[in-house]
Order: sequence, then C-alpha cells, then structure tokens
Amino acid sequence: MKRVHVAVGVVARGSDIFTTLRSKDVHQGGKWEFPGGKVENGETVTEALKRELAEEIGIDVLSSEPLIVIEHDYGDKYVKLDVHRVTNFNGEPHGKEGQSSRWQAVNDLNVKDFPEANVAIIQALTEENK
Ligand SMILES: Nc1nc2c([nH]c(=O)n2[C@H]2C[C@H](O)[C@@H](COP(=O)(O)OP(=O)(O)OP(=O)(O)O)O2)c(=O)[nH]1
Ligand SMILES: [Mg+2]
Repeated sequence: MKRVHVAVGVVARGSDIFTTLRSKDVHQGGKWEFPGGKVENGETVTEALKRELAEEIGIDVLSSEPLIVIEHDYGDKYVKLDVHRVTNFNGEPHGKEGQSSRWQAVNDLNVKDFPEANVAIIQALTEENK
C-alpha cells in the first residue's frame, strides 16, 4: 500500500486556527486540512514543514514544536502525520495556490470537515483550550 510521511502545521493566532480546503481531485479532496505535505528524502519534518507552508500558505515558519503524531490507514493509503504547532512565523497566511482558507476558533473546528485522521488533532487542540 502507498505510505506517506506528512508534515502538518497548526497555525494559530490566539485561539483561532488557520485551515485550507483540499482541492476536489486529490486524496481526501474537498476536506479542510491543516496545511502541509510530504516529507521528502533527506528532509527533517521541521524542514518539510517550513517548505510546505511557504509553498502552500506563503508564510515563513520561524519556529515550531511537535504536537502529535498520527498513523492512519485510509485503506487506499497509509499516512503518518507529524503534526507541529507553528509557534512563530512571518507573513500573512493565505491560500497561495488558490485554495480557500479560513480562520476558526478552536471550539468551532468540526471533525466532519476534516479527513478521518484529523480527529485526534482536533481533540488535542480542543482539550488544551478547555
Ligand atoms: N496536509 C495535510 N494532509 C493531511 C491532513 N490530514 C490527512 O489525512 N492528510 C493526508 C492527505 C494526504 O493523503 C496526505 C498529505 O498529502 P498532500 O497531498 O498534502 O501532500 P503534498 O502537499 O506534498 O502534495 P503533492 O505535492 O504530492 O501534491 O495526508 C491534514 O490535516 N493536512
Ligand atoms: Mg499539501
């Protein structure tokens, strides 16, 4: 089965979280996501996160810290999500590749909008916001 290692970034401003919409034609298309993408050979998760967030949402990640690691089997694809919290960045997050984006209060994040693997991420964010 296809296996991918993905660097995922939680970008927050206060208790608001930035998410983007995956385009319809890709794996888990039409779902909202935390921006990120595949870790390439020879890259650390931190390096991949910095590269992907520059490409996808036009920010320069200055610091990040690990939040949670999720392994999930979609049946057609196995993903390992290395989720980092972005603790400092330059620039204004936006859908640089033309994708829709939004800011939402942590408590308004709805697991139904996200890929299945994201349930644990949203739980972790909601827990710490209590
Ligand atoms: N970025 C991101 N990917 C997620 C999340 N949840 C989740 O299951 N995934 C899955 C969907 C995809 O199978 C995989 C991420 O791959 P991707 O399509 O973003 O990879 P990429 O940015 O490198 O894309 P590409 O260059 O290969 O087109 O992880 C999430 O919150 N954010
Ligand atoms: Mg991506």
